[in-house]
Amino acid sequence: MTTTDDPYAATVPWRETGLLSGLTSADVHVARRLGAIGGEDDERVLLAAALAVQALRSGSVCVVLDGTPGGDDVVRRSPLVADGPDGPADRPLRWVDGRLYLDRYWRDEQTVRSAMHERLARPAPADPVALSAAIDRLYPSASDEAQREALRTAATSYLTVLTGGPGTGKTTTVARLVAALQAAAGPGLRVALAAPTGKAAARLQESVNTEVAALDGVGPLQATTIHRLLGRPPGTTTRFRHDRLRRLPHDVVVVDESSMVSLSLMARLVEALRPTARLVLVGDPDQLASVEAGAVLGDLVAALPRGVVRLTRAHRYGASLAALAEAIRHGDADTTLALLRSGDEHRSLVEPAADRLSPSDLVGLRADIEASGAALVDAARANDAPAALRALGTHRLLVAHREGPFGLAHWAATAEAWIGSGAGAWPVGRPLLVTENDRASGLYNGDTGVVISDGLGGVVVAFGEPENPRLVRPHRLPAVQPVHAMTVHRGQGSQFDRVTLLLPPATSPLLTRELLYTAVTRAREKVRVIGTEDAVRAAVERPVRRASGLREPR
Ligand SMILES: Nc1ncnc2c1ncn2[C@@H]1O[C@H](COP(=O)(O)OP(=O)(O)OP(=O)(O)O)[C@@H](O)[C@H]1O
Repeated sequence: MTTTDDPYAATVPWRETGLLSGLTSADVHVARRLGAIGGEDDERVLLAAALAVQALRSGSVCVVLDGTPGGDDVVRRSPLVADGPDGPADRPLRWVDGRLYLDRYWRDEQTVRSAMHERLARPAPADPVALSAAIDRLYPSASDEAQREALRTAATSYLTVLTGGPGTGKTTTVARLVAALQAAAGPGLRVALAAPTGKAAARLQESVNTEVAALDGVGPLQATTIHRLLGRPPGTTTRFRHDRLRRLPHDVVVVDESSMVSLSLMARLVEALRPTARLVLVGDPDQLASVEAGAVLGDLVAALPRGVVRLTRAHRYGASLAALAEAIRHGDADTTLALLRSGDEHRSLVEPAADRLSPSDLVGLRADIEASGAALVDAARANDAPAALRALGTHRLLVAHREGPFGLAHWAATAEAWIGSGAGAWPVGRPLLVTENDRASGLYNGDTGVVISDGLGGVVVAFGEPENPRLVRPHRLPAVQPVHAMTVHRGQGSQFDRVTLLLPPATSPLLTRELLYTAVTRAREKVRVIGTEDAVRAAVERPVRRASGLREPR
């Protein structure tokens, strides 16, 4: 059976008339099953239920139902629906202030909401004299007040949300924050560093340890994924080893790249923390949110009365790119276009005449891909892993879609054709993307590497940082694929000297402010956007608003 024959395929419209027509069959199917089990056949309630399921697929935690044909009272009185926070606990759906949830998500939201408020309600004990002394020692020049404030907040609060754009010093601050907490708490402080993906955890560990190596009294720290921190007992898929009954032993838990953490995972994490553990959430809320439902970091930044520290001074980021990122962040399409068109060496806009690209639109992109491809092959042939890994970071083509004329498959093939694929199964100079986590080789989904000559007639694949390459034989690799281009989602958490972003037409639903911001902030030196004015405007002017109740009072 092909996907399109599958009557429950999410993309196939259910052949329905009446209120449920127009929704996808998977959503309608779930709603009809809920109705059959719960004894509800009112189409207006089933429509509301289908909308709640559909909302989850687009990243929202609930659906806001003001004015939809479901009708408030009909939905609230349904045997499928718990009405209000105090409604029965055994219904599949819950209605709270015009928002309709699948009940499980409402419970997760309540868990996160109450955990965060409880954390802020109690001051954390900190010796003020030891703390100030530690901060003065870590920041002798008093130059970055926001970073100092982050240390004070982490010491005196059980919840700290540390945000900022790229290069504003979030990782540096995490390292100093751990040092300050250790200085104030004395030895034996149990610190966990975690991130939503293995790749982000590896990056966090590396940067924090580089930083702590320069500080007195802090040993090397391990970072892990949130899933691994919570622990999965063998053979289970739904429960974690650490939960509200078997709490994590740590005194401090720092989570990096928190914008990628879903509501459900955040709920499991906060449940598993001891009330006296300090939680530090680090991330950039303007980036693309988690693949699963929720935008917890953004919601917390908007809703919390205190505990949030935003770093704004870019230390490793040109003013030119920072201005562009700010214009996008503020939703200012005119300034974004003006900055992109201004002809500065750090930013450019290639504007195709229509939604079809002509060869002249691709001259610069092709030159960059050919140059980085040639540098990869030269370094790879010379068995020079550091140079090959540097070449891998010089340029990256980012796209929004997977399929179609603006999609990953087409552009990866185009780039490969421009470079010319080498001979054999493992052509020397080929850039590779790891697509699964693999403990044995220590490689993570999202890691990138280059096939290089081993100098003895064979090949190895180089991974990691240029200063510290890791070499893996091809037969030891987990699943990999060539990486001549990447989706913006994939690029999250990585940076490149130059980035080319290929925008789809303005009508694409994937064009959002977060997509553009995330792509632009992947560039260290230069960003080139290929897209029409309409596409740029559509992106800047369309922030993703994932519906949730975390910003609301209850
Ligand atoms: N207070 C400071 N004074 C001077 N340099 C700083 C300061 N804080 C950070 N830096 C430098 O700025 C650079 C970026 O810092 P860092 O990697 O911590 O930022 P980040 O926000 O974690 O970036 P990213 O989001 O890209 O991971 C580093 O080279 C760091 O040494």
